[in-house]
Amino acid sequence: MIIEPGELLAKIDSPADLRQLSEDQLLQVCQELRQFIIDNVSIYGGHFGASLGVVELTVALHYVFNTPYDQLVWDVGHQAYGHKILTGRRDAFHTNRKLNGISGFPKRKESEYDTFGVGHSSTSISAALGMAVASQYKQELDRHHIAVIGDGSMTAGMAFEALNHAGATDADLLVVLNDNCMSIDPNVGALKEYLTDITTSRTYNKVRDEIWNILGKISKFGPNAQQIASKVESGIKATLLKQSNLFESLKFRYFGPIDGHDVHHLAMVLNDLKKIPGPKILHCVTVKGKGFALAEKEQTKWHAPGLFDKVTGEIYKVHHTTPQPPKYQDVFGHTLLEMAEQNPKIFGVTPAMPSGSSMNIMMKAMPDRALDVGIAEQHAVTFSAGLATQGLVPFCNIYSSFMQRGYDQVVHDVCLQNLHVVFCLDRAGFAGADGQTHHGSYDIAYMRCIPNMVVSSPMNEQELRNLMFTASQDGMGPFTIRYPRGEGVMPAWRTPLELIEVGKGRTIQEGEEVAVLTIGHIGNYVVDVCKNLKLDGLRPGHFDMRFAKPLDEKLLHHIFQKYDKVLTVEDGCLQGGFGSAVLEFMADHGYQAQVKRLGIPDVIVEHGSQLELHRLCGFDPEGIERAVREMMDVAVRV
Ligand SMILES: Cc1ncc(C[n+]2csc(CCOP(=O)(O)OP(=O)(O)O)c2C)c(N)n1
Ligand SMILES: CC(=O)[C@@H](O)[C@H](O)COP(=O)(O)O
Ligand SMILES: [Mg+2]
Repeated sequence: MIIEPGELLAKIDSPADLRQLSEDQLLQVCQELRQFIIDNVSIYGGHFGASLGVVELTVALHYVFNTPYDQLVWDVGHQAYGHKILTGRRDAFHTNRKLNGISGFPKRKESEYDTFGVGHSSTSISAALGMAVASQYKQELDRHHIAVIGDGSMTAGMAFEALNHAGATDADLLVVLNDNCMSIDPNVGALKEYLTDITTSRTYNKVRDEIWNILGKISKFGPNAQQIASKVESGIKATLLKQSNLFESLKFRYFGPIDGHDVHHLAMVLNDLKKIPGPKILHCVTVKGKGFALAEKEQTKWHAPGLFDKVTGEIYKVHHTTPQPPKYQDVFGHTLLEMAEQNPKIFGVTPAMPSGSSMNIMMKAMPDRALDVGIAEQHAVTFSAGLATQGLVPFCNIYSSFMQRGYDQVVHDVCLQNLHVVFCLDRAGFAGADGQTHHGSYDIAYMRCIPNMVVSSPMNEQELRNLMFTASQDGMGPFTIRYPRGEGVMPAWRTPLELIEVGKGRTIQEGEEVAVLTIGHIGNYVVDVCKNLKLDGLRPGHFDMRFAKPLDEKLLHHIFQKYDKVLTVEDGCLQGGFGSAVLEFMADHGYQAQVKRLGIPDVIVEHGSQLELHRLCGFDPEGIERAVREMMDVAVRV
């Protein structure tokens, strides 16, 4: 079903069309845009609250600035649906996040209005500054550069690195801080307190508009007058705010806070800011989920709610008559709490993903021992290392793709010092609809090359619990446990906690001719494949290796001695991954066998459902069965 846009929105094929409208019509554009997002996301899914919260900002930015010549960079990009709809993708919006459809995040190859590919947070200020400095170099002095960043994304080190750099330049950079007091979960940290302090300082707010008016008038008298005005403004701000202004201290001109839902005021302010040179920040206060009452009320739930009834607000759930397997993240969350109740050394650390990782289970029960440190993966890793130096056992849970940001910390702060930090990498393998920025493709490769690191992956809930239990034992060092987005396979998952010998694989079935070696949840596909093959009297061996490092060498010797053909299957990159480790073992020990590896090839894989992407890469059940049959030289059944 294609959603019909409202009357004005239907005529906006690009921001140039928007700019033809009178300012009086902007309110209607905002209403129609908001409705179009609600209509589409309710039936096609995707991120929700964040885009609703920036409708007015999106309209005002494209109305005032000459995009795409003026360069607009969205941070994370989960809030950029309105931007996509106004920039030529209205009629394709129903394909959002679907296989071969448009991406859920800005992407350079999708549109000239998407100035920078995003998905991971806190990159916008750096990228926009790079563009601004390039414009200066190219003498494009009329070009504006705008980074729109949320208060959550502002908590990351990268954002501060960029502010620090930008403040020492005279680049034309406008940072729009979209402050809604939320990350996915409620935002955390001292910066949040600081922003609230500015937002609620009554005295400051009272005189703010007057300062603004004076500045507007003075700036007409040239650069010197501006300098004087700027000093006056800073002085007043510093005395009126409890602390001196953080952004002003970093040599940004700070404006705001203003109501980010007043499109007319926004347009006016942005127009004024266009005339002010150098780095400046506009602090906008918005409500995540604005315009959809339930989303305003329960902002975490409506960050990305899944499909829902837009009238009743009911979020659709599939109802089952039999018990279903839990999500891996929930097994993690409950198991961590269960272990922490027994072991006082255990701590939980999450960089801004309490709900997504289910760390919130322990945070609720033990608020002092499970901590959200903000969108700060690098800090989360080194903070965990610090805990470990004191004999604690931190479970640092980071989505596989976000862990890429903390890599030096894993090497330098954890592995070189052989510290006992347990990394639980959720969303390992294909993330699905979030696409290329979120796939957890590389972790086996990037973790297994570091000395001291153990790399493991459970095939089911019981293995996840046992690996967590094993990893928590005294005497362990750095330990990675990777598992995918979604459900496992065991409805009755609360099995007793048991130790697993580190580096020990598991024989699922012995067979003939072909040995299939799997790591992690993807092994369940092979279980199904083996059942299918059995119908034709075919019986490959199947081994759940569990560890990519250390490898189960005893089991591998057995496999290479018994089988001529080896198939490896992993939901991870082929370059340097689990299959590569098996090939290294084969070469190092002088075995000769026909080896085929299935996994994520050396290309960027876009968005789609996890199964669609497995199929695309040839390691869905059919692809695996085909590979086994080819290796056995047996025709594929039709
Ligand atoms: C490096 C990184 N870590 C974590 C995430 C997951 N994530 C996506 S949006 C988000 C919250 C962002 O908060 P904010 O910037 O304030 O935007 P809002 O959703 O409030 O509009 C988080 C934690 C991410 N995309 N990138
Ligand atoms: C934009 C972003 O990075 C998150 O919202 C991410 O989409 C969450 O992914 P999950 O839905 O897998 O928790
Ligand atoms: Mg926010």
